[in-house]
Amino acid sequence: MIIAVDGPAASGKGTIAKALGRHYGLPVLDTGLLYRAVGLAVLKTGGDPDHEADALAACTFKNDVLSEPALRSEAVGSLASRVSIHQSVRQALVKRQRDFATQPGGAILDGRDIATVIAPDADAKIFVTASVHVRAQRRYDDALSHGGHPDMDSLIADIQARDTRDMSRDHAPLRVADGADLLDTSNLTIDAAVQQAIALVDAQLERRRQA
Ligand SMILES: Nc1ncnc2c1ncn2[C@@H]1O[C@H](COP(=O)(O)OP(=O)(O)OP(=O)(O)O)[C@@H](O)[C@H]1O
Ligand SMILES: Nc1ccn([C@@H]2O[C@H](COP(=O)(O)O)[C@@H](O)[C@H]2O)c(=O)n1
Repeated sequence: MIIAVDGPAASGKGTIAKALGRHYGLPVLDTGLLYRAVGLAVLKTGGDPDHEADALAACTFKNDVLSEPALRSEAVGSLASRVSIHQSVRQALVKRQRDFATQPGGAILDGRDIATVIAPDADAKIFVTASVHVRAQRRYDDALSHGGHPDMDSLIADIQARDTRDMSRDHAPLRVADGADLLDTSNLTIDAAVQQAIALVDAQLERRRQA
């Protein structure tokens, strides 16, 4: 069974994907980390994230990079969004994602193009969203709890810039896939969002069984 979870930055898709993983006993891949790894590698080598050849050269990272705490920063998230517009970069990361998705027993992947490009035949597809202000507030709370000094206005600007870039790029833009259910977490606690996600997945699985 493959479950695709897509949505914009800080919508809560990673939290939901992990909870679904525990509920259904499936491994989870946060595909944003792959793009973050490329962004970080470009930064470390002094390359230009907007230059396709520089970004493509950074796609040869090893999987152990994916646990580096440096990947989690807003700055690296922004670099990830810049390298992710290049078609060749996206292509270079497809195999890792499809291999994960098609492993025996099934898998859950969260990202921006899971239900549209990576696994369009996924058994269940959820598009998680939330308002820009709620998402920025989540980033703000995260940063505060890690001893940071976040600035709300720049978090809002960063999320808006990322949304615009992710939704308007030519290749695999962020959009709700055919057959995906929308889950707006703006006014939901984590527990409520997870319960709703499980109910949506169960209903999609049941519809497939009956089809
Ligand atoms: N429904 C919710 N209510 C309150 N906080 C939430 C909710 N869902 C997630 N959060 C919190 O918001 C933050 C971002 O969530 P998460 O990492 O799941 O988002 P994401 O969409 O995977 O982000 P990104 O892909 O941009 O890294 C986390 O601190 C998480 O605990
Ligand atoms: N399937 C994906 C996943 C991510 N991206 C790009 O990476 C950026 C960082 O992603 P996070 O989920 O870690 O915030 C994101 O803004 C996208 O530009 C992608 O293109 N496809």
